[in-house]
Amino acid sequence: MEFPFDVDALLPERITVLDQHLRPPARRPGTTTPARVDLQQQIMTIVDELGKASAKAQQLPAPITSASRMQSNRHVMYVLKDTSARPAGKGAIIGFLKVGYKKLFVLDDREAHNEVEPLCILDFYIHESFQRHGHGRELFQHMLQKERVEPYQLAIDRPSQKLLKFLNKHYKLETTVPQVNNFVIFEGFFAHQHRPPSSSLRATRHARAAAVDPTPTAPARKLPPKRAEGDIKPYSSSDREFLKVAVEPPWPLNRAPRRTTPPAHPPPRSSSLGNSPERGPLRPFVPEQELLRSLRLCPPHPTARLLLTTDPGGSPAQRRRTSSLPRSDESRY
Ligand SMILES: CC(=O)SCCNC(=O)CCNC(=O)[C@H](O)C(C)(C)COP(=O)(O)OP(=O)(O)OC[C@H]1O[C@@H](n2cnc3c(N)ncnc32)[C@H](O)[C@@H]1OP(=O)(O)O
Repeated sequence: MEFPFDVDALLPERITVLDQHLRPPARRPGTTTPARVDLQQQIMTIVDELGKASAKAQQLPAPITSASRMQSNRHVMYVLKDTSARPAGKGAIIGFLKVGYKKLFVLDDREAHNEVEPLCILDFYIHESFQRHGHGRELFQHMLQKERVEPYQLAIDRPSQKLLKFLNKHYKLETTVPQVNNFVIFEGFFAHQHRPPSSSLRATRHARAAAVDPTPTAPARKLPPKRAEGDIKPYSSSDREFLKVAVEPPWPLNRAPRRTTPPAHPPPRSSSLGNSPERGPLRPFVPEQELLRSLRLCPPHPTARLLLTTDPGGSPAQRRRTSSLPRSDESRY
């Protein structure tokens, strides 16, 4: 992925780690330094463009990674650049991996609920022209080392088939522990403890907690006693949850089509079983006929009534549509 600015100078390392501050890394000595605000704008452009490309590759209705979402969450993005592109131009970006700690309720193999806070794989993308060349693995390995976490300790937010194959090939992750949310966890998740590294996302919080409680952080701990209402957080919410809102049109467009017979295929289960969950829009749009029927239930706005009386034919497109309606329906206007 190329950009109209010098990516190579902006990101001196092959892999750059970005957090919510989206700070431009220190530049190589000798390189001219534009205003810091311009550099941050360039970082934001890269994050936005990567997010869009990833959403397109996963057929998501909207990006789940953007500069603004990075700034409002405590996520970390590992960005891989193409070091071979330098002589030809301004460098290029190969892909990225976004991770973050999330509080989740997960089921163990006895179907007991466990409150955990694992590192989650939230978004992962390698540019189409670079896929299956080992770049995904390079990025993933770097993240594992930096976060000091083992692959089986991770929770994956709605993995694609490609990612499931990737995890199976490189890390032998195959057997999943079935869940009722969108996260996938693998066998071994509950068997090992994970202490985050001092430089990781949770470092400060963990250090503070360790001073009080010397027991090591476990990836899974049993549910605590019931807490006060105010304490309860929306656990297990996938980073992709907001897409539901993004695709939901306002009333009456959000009315699901009435069905007389059950659908030929049941809707995909929003579970964490081994099969890849549906990644398209979560609710179908109403068909045009249904929409028109809904709109006709509303009394027309005075201006619309005026237009209808002064222009009996309407536009050619309108004429085409209304002429297909049954006469009785048309007469209601
Ligand atoms: C939580 C989430 O982020 S889910 C979304 C994951 N992202 C996507 O699906 C976006 C599109 N895909 C991609 O960007 C990439 O394919 C990634 C990130 C999944 C993997 O990156 P790559 O650089 O291709 O991986 P890398 O080269 O290290 O490993 C290749 C292995 O990944 C898996 N893989 C990669 N592409 C494919 C594919 N098109 N079909 C099936 N398996 C694939 C295979 O196991 C492959 O091994 P193989 O070529 O021997 O079959």
